[in-house]
Amino acid sequence: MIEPLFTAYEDRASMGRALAGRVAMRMAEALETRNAAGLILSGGGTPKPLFAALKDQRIAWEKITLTLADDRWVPPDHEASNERLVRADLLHNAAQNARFISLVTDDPQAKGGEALIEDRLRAFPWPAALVLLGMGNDGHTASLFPGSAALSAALDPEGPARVRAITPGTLPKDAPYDRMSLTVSALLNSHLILLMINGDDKRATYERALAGNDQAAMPIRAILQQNRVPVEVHWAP
Ligand SMILES: O=C(O)[C@H](O)[C@@H](O)[C@H](O)[C@H](O)COP(=O)(O)O
Repeated sequence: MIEPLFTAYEDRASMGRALAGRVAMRMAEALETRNAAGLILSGGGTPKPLFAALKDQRIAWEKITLTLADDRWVPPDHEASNERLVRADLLHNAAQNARFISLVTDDPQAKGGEALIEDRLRAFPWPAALVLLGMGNDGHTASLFPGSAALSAALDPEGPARVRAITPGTLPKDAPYDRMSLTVSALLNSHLILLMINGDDKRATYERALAGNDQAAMPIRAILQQNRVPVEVHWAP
């Protein structure tokens, strides 16, 4: 396992500003060696300060393709949609020229959308230059929830699929939506992972998962306890 680099910030706003510069630097660095770069984002509330600062970063956004680590199986204009969050908070100003690959289709069931989304993701410039992940207090990341259906297939680092329809086993904090999630093998098909967490509870979950003595926090452990991709952990109170 590559020991994750842990950085603590004074507050969430300063973490967002600092990480906007970190993400921009990584993407610019990726574009030095190829003419396209991929950035995988997470939804939820934690990345909002980052998106607010990232949209004004002066990088070659027209060469960058964005997608999500996961999304709720709701229309892209739904209040719970991560796509809606990205379009509302990030795809403006300098970042408006980035390309975005959606993880939802108009299929009524997430399972029915897997093949089309898998096909869409062939156009993503793999390996991703950067993956931004969040985490829940239960140790979920992306939409890889402890106890969820399809979790074991989605956690296989050598698995063939890039996306899996997930029925959360634990009630997600906002609503029992089915999800479309990138698999661990897709998340590890990258050059760098930034895990962004807020608050003492998540820090405790992270530390338990890192120590490896909390089977319940399994999903995030698939990201922490691997030696393929460097992981940076960024935390604010
Ligand atoms: O769709 C989602 O909800 C996210 O992808 C999820 O993995 C999120 O990162 C964590 O649940 C943390 O969410 P908060 O940042 O809102 O605490």
